[in-house]
Amino acid sequence: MNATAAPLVEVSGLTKRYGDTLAVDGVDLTVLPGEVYGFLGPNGAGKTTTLRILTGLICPTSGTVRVLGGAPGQAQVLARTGSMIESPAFYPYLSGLDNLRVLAEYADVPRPRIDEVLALVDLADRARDRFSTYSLGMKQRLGVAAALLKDPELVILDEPTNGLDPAGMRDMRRLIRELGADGRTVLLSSHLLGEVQQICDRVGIISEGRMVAEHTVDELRTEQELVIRATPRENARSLLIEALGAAAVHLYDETLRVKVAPDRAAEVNRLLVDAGIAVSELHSTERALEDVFFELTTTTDKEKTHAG
Ligand SMILES: Nc1ncnc2c1ncn2[C@@H]1O[C@H](COP(=O)(O)OP(=O)(O)OP(=O)(O)O)[C@@H](O)[C@H]1O
Repeated sequence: MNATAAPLVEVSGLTKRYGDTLAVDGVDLTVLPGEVYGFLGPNGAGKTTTLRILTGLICPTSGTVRVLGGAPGQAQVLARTGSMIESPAFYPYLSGLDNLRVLAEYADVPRPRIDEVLALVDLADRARDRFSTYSLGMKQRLGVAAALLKDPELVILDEPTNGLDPAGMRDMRRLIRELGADGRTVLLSSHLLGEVQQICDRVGIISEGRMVAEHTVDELRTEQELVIRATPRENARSLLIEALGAAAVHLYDETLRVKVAPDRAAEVNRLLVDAGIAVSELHSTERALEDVFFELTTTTDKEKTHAG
């Protein structure tokens, strides 16, 4: 990722209204060159609407949007962008290869590039089979192959793992990571926290049309905790509070959770054992993105309640 270079995607104050529904409500979003950016939110949060605007499929109600330095939908922007928005449409009676040939012809893409993208998405062996015989995972991978035909700088993928079985998800995630490692900029949407955690550099969290946070994945889960099972628990708790402060110690599901760096685990263990406390479990854990998401979205709800 290149934090100093101009962003490839710059969105500011974006809104989209469908009748009474405010699908996107003042979204700000920046995607930097070379990063894999995850646009994370539950169903109906406004992800697809935003991505449709970025690819020029629909117009925003208000706000400014720059993609690769131009307006979405401009010919020179489209030429440098590859996208898969919702399920890709292909001719069912044609092979994967022939479907790509049709698209390549239309986009003026040289033939050898078709073989390259088929290899990239691991479909070379099945390229001559009819599209209708493909598994959902293969259909999605062909969608990504189509998005890559023009060798785009920016790849926009809407819920690329949606509906896939675990193996299909794993293949798709690996493919996206490879695209990122190759220096390509990827913007993808997902409703799966674990997924963005695995494949993205940064994540923007959207809830009810509003961006609630934009962070690196690491920033979102930097806080680490020790999980401790000890008897007698109350004695352990008092001792830890005395040593580390009340704010660092809390009870959760019969275990004590202690906010200290993992390299202090041995020291904490010794403290308890020396006081005659039996420690049956002690390990470090990272705060799950689920918790962070819950915290961020409930804060927003509270703010909204106060504002209203
Ligand atoms: N063409 C449309 N006409 C009317 N309402 C729409 C339209 N498209 C989307 N919406 C509404 O806008 C809101 C945001 O939808 P959007 O599809 O962008 O969310 P999403 O985060 O992509 O969710 P999903 O993963 O379910 O597609 C929803 O309330 C949806 O019902």
